[in-house]
Amino acid sequence: MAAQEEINTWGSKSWTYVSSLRQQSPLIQCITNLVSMDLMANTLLAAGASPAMIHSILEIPDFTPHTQAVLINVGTLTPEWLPAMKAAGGLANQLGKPWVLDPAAVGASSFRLKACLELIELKPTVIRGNGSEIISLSMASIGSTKGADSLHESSDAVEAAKSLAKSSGAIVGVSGSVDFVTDGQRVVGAHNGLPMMQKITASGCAVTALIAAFVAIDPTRPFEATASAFSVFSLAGEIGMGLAKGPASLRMHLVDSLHGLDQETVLERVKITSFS
Ligand SMILES: Nc1ncnc2c1ncn2[C@@H]1O[C@H](COP(=O)(O)OP(=O)(O)O)[C@@H](O)[C@H]1O
Ligand SMILES: Cc1ncsc1CCOP(=O)(O)O
Ligand SMILES: [Mg+2]
Repeated sequence: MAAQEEINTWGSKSWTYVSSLRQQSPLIQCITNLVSMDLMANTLLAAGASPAMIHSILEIPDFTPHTQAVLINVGTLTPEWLPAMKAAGGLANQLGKPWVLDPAAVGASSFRLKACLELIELKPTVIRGNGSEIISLSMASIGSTKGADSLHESSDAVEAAKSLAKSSGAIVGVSGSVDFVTDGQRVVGAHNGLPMMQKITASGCAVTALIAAFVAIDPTRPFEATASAFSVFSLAGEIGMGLAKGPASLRMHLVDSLHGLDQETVLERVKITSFS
Protein backbone atom coordinates (compact mmCIF):
# COMPACT_ATOMS: atom_id res chain seq x y z
CA MET A 1 0.00 0.00 0.00
CA ALA A 2 2.83 2.38 0.87
CA ALA A 3 4.47 1.52 -2.45
CA GLN A 4 1.22 2.27 -4.30
CA GLU A 5 0.97 5.68 -2.65
CA GLU A 6 4.55 6.38 -3.67
CA ILE A 7 3.81 5.43 -7.29
CA ASN A 8 0.82 7.76 -7.32
CA THR A 9 2.87 10.65 -5.94
CA TRP A 10 5.52 10.20 -8.61
CA GLY A 11 2.85 10.02 -11.31
CA SER A 12 1.42 13.38 -10.33
CA LYS A 13 4.88 14.92 -9.93
CA SER A 14 5.81 13.66 -13.38
CA TRP A 15 2.62 15.03 -14.91
CA THR A 16 3.34 18.44 -13.34
CA TYR A 17 6.71 18.47 -15.12
CA VAL A 18 5.16 17.42 -18.44
CA SER A 19 2.39 20.03 -18.30
CA SER A 20 4.60 22.85 -16.96
CA LEU A 21 7.16 22.20 -19.68
CA ARG A 22 4.44 22.53 -22.32
CA GLN A 23 3.26 25.81 -20.77
CA GLN A 24 6.61 27.42 -19.99
CA SER A 25 8.72 26.19 -22.92
CA PRO A 26 12.10 26.91 -21.31
CA LEU A 27 15.12 27.64 -23.50
CA ILE A 28 17.71 24.87 -23.17
CA GLN A 29 21.23 25.43 -24.51
CA CYS A 30 22.72 22.15 -25.68
CA ILE A 31 26.42 21.73 -26.29
CA THR A 32 26.24 18.15 -27.43
CA ASN A 33 27.81 15.53 -29.62
CA LEU A 34 27.39 15.42 -33.37
CA VAL A 35 25.45 12.14 -33.27
CA SER A 36 22.77 13.37 -30.87
CA MET A 37 21.89 16.85 -32.09
CA ASP A 38 18.85 15.91 -34.16
CA LEU A 39 17.21 13.47 -31.71
CA MET A 40 17.97 15.74 -28.77
CA ALA A 41 16.45 18.83 -30.38
CA ASN A 42 13.40 16.88 -31.53
CA THR A 43 12.93 15.30 -28.10
CA LEU A 44 13.02 18.72 -26.44
CA LEU A 45 10.62 20.22 -28.98
CA ALA A 46 8.18 17.31 -28.68
CA ALA A 47 8.19 17.69 -24.90
CA GLY A 48 7.51 21.43 -25.17
CA ALA A 49 10.97 22.93 -24.52
CA SER A 50 12.95 25.17 -26.85
CA PRO A 51 16.35 23.70 -27.77
CA ALA A 52 19.32 25.69 -29.08
CA MET A 53 22.47 23.87 -30.21
CA ILE A 54 24.73 26.89 -29.74
CA HIS A 55 28.27 25.91 -28.92
CA SER A 56 30.76 28.54 -30.08
CA ILE A 57 32.73 30.02 -27.21
CA LEU A 58 32.25 33.39 -28.91
CA GLU A 59 28.47 33.23 -28.36
CA ILE A 60 28.33 31.99 -24.77
CA PRO A 61 28.61 35.36 -22.98
CA ASP A 62 25.67 36.75 -25.01
CA PHE A 63 23.50 33.66 -25.24
CA THR A 64 23.84 31.58 -22.07
CA PRO A 65 22.32 34.28 -19.80
CA HIS A 66 19.05 33.96 -21.79
CA THR A 67 18.70 30.22 -21.14
CA GLN A 68 16.82 28.43 -18.39
CA ALA A 69 19.24 25.46 -18.33
CA VAL A 70 22.41 24.26 -20.05
CA LEU A 71 23.20 20.72 -21.19
CA ILE A 72 26.77 19.62 -21.82
CA ASN A 73 27.49 16.26 -23.47
CA VAL A 74 31.06 15.18 -24.28
CA GLY A 75 30.16 12.39 -26.74
CA THR A 76 32.29 13.68 -29.64
CA LEU A 77 34.68 15.77 -27.58
CA THR A 78 37.70 17.45 -29.17
CA PRO A 79 40.18 19.89 -27.60
CA GLU A 80 38.55 22.69 -29.62
CA TRP A 81 35.12 22.13 -27.99
CA LEU A 82 36.20 21.83 -24.39
CA PRO A 83 36.79 25.55 -23.66
CA ALA A 84 33.22 26.37 -24.78
CA MET A 85 31.84 23.64 -22.51
CA LYS A 86 33.80 25.00 -19.57
CA ALA A 87 32.73 28.56 -20.34
CA ALA A 88 29.04 27.59 -20.53
CA GLY A 89 29.12 25.41 -17.42
CA GLY A 90 31.06 28.05 -15.51
CA LEU A 91 28.74 30.86 -16.57
CA ALA A 92 25.62 28.85 -15.76
CA ASN A 93 27.06 28.16 -12.32
CA GLN A 94 27.95 31.83 -11.82
CA LEU A 95 24.44 32.93 -12.86
CA GLY A 96 22.75 30.33 -10.63
CA LYS A 97 21.28 28.48 -13.62
CA PRO A 98 21.00 24.70 -13.57
CA TRP A 99 23.31 22.74 -15.84
CA VAL A 100 23.44 19.04 -16.60
CA LEU A 101 26.46 16.95 -17.60
CA ASP A 102 26.30 13.85 -19.80
CA PRO A 103 29.73 12.15 -19.57
CA ALA A 104 29.13 10.13 -22.75
CA ALA A 105 31.81 7.47 -23.28
CA VAL A 106 33.90 8.97 -20.46
CA GLY A 107 35.84 5.71 -20.06
CA ALA A 108 37.10 5.86 -23.66
CA SER A 109 40.25 7.91 -22.97
CA SER A 110 42.15 9.81 -20.32
CA PHE A 111 41.51 13.02 -22.26
CA ARG A 112 37.76 12.55 -21.91
CA LEU A 113 37.98 11.51 -18.27
CA LYS A 114 40.12 14.53 -17.36
CA ALA A 115 37.73 16.83 -19.22
CA CYS A 116 34.72 15.42 -17.35
CA LEU A 117 36.46 15.73 -13.98
CA GLU A 118 37.25 19.37 -14.79
CA LEU A 119 33.64 19.98 -15.81
CA ILE A 120 32.43 18.46 -12.54
CA GLU A 121 34.46 21.10 -10.70
CA LEU A 122 32.07 23.62 -12.28
CA LYS A 123 29.26 22.12 -10.20
CA PRO A 124 26.72 20.51 -12.52
CA THR A 125 23.24 20.22 -11.03
CA VAL A 126 22.80 16.70 -12.44
CA ILE A 127 25.15 14.12 -13.96
CA ARG A 128 23.45 11.40 -16.08
CA GLY A 129 25.31 8.44 -17.53
CA ASN A 130 24.94 4.74 -18.16
CA GLY A 131 26.39 2.21 -15.69
CA SER A 132 29.90 2.11 -17.15
CA GLU A 133 30.10 5.91 -17.43
CA ILE A 134 29.09 6.46 -13.81
CA ILE A 135 31.52 3.78 -12.55
CA SER A 136 34.40 5.30 -14.58
CA LEU A 137 33.67 8.81 -13.34
CA SER A 138 33.21 7.77 -9.75
CA MET A 139 36.51 5.84 -9.74
CA ALA A 140 38.19 8.54 -11.86
CA SER A 141 39.75 5.81 -13.96
CA ILE A 142 39.47 4.30 -17.41
CA GLY A 143 39.42 0.53 -17.85
CA SER A 144 37.59 -1.69 -20.29
CA THR A 145 35.27 0.34 -22.46
CA LYS A 146 32.63 -0.16 -25.12
CA GLY A 147 32.58 3.52 -26.04
CA ALA A 148 29.15 5.08 -25.69
CA ASP A 149 27.51 1.76 -24.73
CA SER A 150 27.54 0.26 -21.26
CA LEU A 151 29.36 -2.87 -20.12
CA HIS A 152 27.47 -2.75 -16.81
CA GLU A 153 23.92 -3.06 -15.55
CA SER A 154 22.65 0.15 -13.99
CA SER A 155 22.24 -1.73 -10.68
CA ASP A 156 26.04 -2.41 -10.70
CA ALA A 157 26.60 1.36 -10.59
CA VAL A 158 24.34 2.42 -7.71
CA GLU A 159 27.12 2.59 -5.10
CA ALA A 160 29.37 4.44 -7.57
CA ALA A 161 26.51 6.86 -8.23
CA LYS A 162 26.03 7.52 -4.51
CA SER A 163 29.72 8.14 -4.06
CA LEU A 164 29.84 10.47 -7.10
CA ALA A 165 26.80 12.38 -5.83
CA LYS A 166 28.47 12.88 -2.45
CA SER A 167 31.81 13.99 -3.90
CA SER A 168 30.35 16.27 -6.59
CA GLY A 169 27.25 17.64 -4.89
CA ALA A 170 25.28 16.74 -8.04
CA ILE A 171 22.23 14.54 -8.38
CA VAL A 172 23.43 11.44 -10.24
CA GLY A 173 21.26 9.46 -12.66
CA VAL A 174 22.25 6.03 -13.99
CA SER A 175 20.26 4.74 -16.96
CA GLY A 176 19.60 1.12 -17.85
CA SER A 177 16.88 -1.47 -17.33
CA VAL A 178 16.08 0.46 -14.15
CA ASP A 179 17.08 4.14 -14.12
CA PHE A 180 18.48 5.00 -10.70
CA VAL A 181 18.64 8.50 -9.24
CA THR A 182 20.54 9.47 -6.11
CA ASP A 183 21.60 12.50 -4.13
CA GLY A 184 24.10 10.38 -2.20
CA GLN A 185 21.54 9.36 0.43
CA ARG A 186 18.20 8.70 -1.22
CA VAL A 187 17.94 6.29 -4.15
CA VAL A 188 14.89 5.88 -6.40
CA GLY A 189 14.49 3.72 -9.48
CA ALA A 190 12.38 4.44 -12.56
CA HIS A 191 11.15 1.15 -14.02
CA ASN A 192 9.69 2.25 -17.35
CA GLY A 193 11.33 1.56 -20.69
CA LEU A 194 12.33 -1.33 -22.91
CA PRO A 195 15.64 -2.85 -24.09
CA MET A 196 15.05 -1.71 -27.69
CA MET A 197 15.73 1.87 -26.52
CA GLN A 198 19.42 0.93 -26.32
CA LYS A 199 19.31 0.33 -30.09
CA ILE A 200 18.52 3.99 -30.77
CA THR A 201 21.73 5.98 -30.79
CA ALA A 202 21.50 9.09 -28.63
CA SER A 203 18.51 7.88 -26.62
CA GLY A 204 20.66 8.37 -23.50
CA CYS A 205 21.70 11.83 -24.70
CA ALA A 206 18.05 12.69 -25.36
CA VAL A 207 16.91 11.65 -21.88
CA THR A 208 19.69 13.79 -20.38
CA ALA A 209 18.36 16.76 -22.34
CA LEU A 210 14.85 16.05 -21.02
CA ILE A 211 16.33 16.02 -17.50
CA ALA A 212 17.77 19.49 -18.20
CA ALA A 213 14.35 20.70 -19.35
CA PHE A 214 12.61 19.30 -16.26
CA VAL A 215 15.26 20.83 -13.99
CA ALA A 216 14.66 24.17 -15.74
CA ILE A 217 11.01 24.02 -14.60
CA ASP A 218 12.01 23.85 -10.92
CA PRO A 219 15.76 24.20 -10.31
CA THR A 220 15.23 23.63 -6.57
CA ARG A 221 14.18 19.98 -7.08
CA PRO A 222 16.71 18.29 -9.40
CA PHE A 223 16.21 14.88 -7.75
CA GLU A 224 12.49 14.85 -8.56
CA ALA A 225 13.10 16.31 -12.04
CA THR A 226 15.66 13.63 -12.91
CA ALA A 227 13.53 10.68 -11.78
CA SER A 228 10.46 12.09 -13.54
CA ALA A 229 12.32 12.76 -16.80
CA PHE A 230 13.69 9.20 -16.85
CA SER A 231 10.25 7.75 -16.30
CA VAL A 232 8.44 9.99 -18.79
CA PHE A 233 11.01 9.42 -21.56
CA SER A 234 10.97 5.66 -21.06
CA LEU A 235 7.16 5.64 -20.89
CA ALA A 236 7.12 7.40 -24.27
CA GLY A 237 9.33 4.55 -25.50
CA GLU A 238 6.92 1.93 -24.14
CA ILE A 239 3.96 3.59 -25.86
CA GLY A 240 5.93 4.17 -29.06
CA MET A 241 6.86 0.48 -29.22
CA GLY A 242 3.17 -0.32 -29.69
CA LEU A 243 3.44 1.14 -33.20
CA ALA A 244 7.10 0.47 -33.98
CA LYS A 245 8.68 -2.29 -36.07
CA GLY A 246 12.28 -1.77 -34.91
CA PRO A 247 14.70 0.89 -33.66
CA ALA A 248 14.19 3.36 -36.53
CA SER A 249 10.42 3.49 -36.21
CA LEU A 250 10.68 3.37 -32.40
CA ARG A 251 12.75 6.56 -32.57
CA MET A 252 9.94 8.27 -34.48
CA HIS A 253 7.09 6.87 -32.37
CA LEU A 254 8.91 7.67 -29.12
CA VAL A 255 9.07 11.34 -30.13
CA ASP A 256 5.41 11.30 -31.18
CA SER A 257 4.38 9.61 -27.93
CA LEU A 258 6.29 12.13 -25.83
CA HIS A 259 4.43 14.90 -27.62
CA GLY A 260 1.06 13.21 -27.12
CA LEU A 261 1.39 12.03 -23.49
CA ASP A 262 -1.77 12.67 -21.49
CA GLN A 263 -2.38 12.99 -17.79
CA GLU A 264 -4.25 9.70 -17.37
CA THR A 265 -1.45 7.70 -18.98
CA VAL A 266 1.25 9.41 -16.94
CA LEU A 267 -0.65 8.91 -13.68
CA GLU A 268 -1.31 5.25 -14.47
CA ARG A 269 2.02 4.19 -15.96
CA VAL A 270 4.86 6.18 -14.42
CA LYS A 271 6.60 3.70 -12.15
CA ILE A 272 9.17 5.08 -9.73
CA THR A 273 9.98 3.34 -6.44
CA SER A 274 12.29 3.99 -3.55
CA PHE A 275 15.44 1.89 -3.00
CA SER A 276 16.54 3.52 0.25
N1 LIG B 1 17.25 -2.76 -20.69
C1 LIG B 1 16.47 -1.67 -20.68
N2 LIG B 1 15.18 -1.77 -20.30
C2 LIG B 1 14.41 -0.68 -20.26
N3 LIG B 1 14.81 0.57 -20.63
C3 LIG B 1 16.08 0.74 -21.01
C4 LIG B 1 16.98 -0.37 -21.05
N4 LIG B 1 18.18 0.09 -21.46
C5 LIG B 1 18.05 1.42 -21.66
N5 LIG B 1 16.78 1.80 -21.39
C6 LIG B 1 16.27 3.17 -21.50
O1 LIG B 1 16.88 3.80 -22.62
C7 LIG B 1 17.21 5.15 -22.33
C8 LIG B 1 18.69 5.37 -22.62
O2 LIG B 1 19.44 4.69 -21.66
P1 LIG B 1 20.84 4.00 -21.97
O3 LIG B 1 20.73 3.14 -23.17
O4 LIG B 1 21.27 3.35 -20.70
O5 LIG B 1 21.74 5.28 -22.22
P2 LIG B 1 23.09 5.41 -23.05
O6 LIG B 1 22.63 5.51 -24.47
O7 LIG B 1 23.71 6.66 -22.56
O8 LIG B 1 23.91 4.18 -22.78
C9 LIG B 1 16.80 5.40 -20.87
O9 LIG B 1 15.55 6.06 -20.87
C10 LIG B 1 16.66 3.99 -20.29
O10 LIG B 1 15.65 3.91 -19.32
C1 LIG C 1 27.61 6.59 -30.93
C2 LIG C 1 28.25 7.76 -30.28
N1 LIG C 1 29.59 7.95 -30.37
C3 LIG C 1 30.00 9.02 -29.71
S1 LIG C 1 28.74 9.87 -29.00
C4 LIG C 1 27.60 8.75 -29.55
C5 LIG C 1 26.18 8.87 -29.26
C6 LIG C 1 25.87 8.10 -28.04
O1 LIG C 1 24.60 8.41 -27.56
P1 LIG C 1 23.93 7.56 -26.40
O2 LIG C 1 24.97 7.36 -25.36
O3 LIG C 1 22.84 8.44 -25.95
O4 LIG C 1 23.43 6.29 -27.03
MG1 LIG D 1 22.96 4.53 -26.22
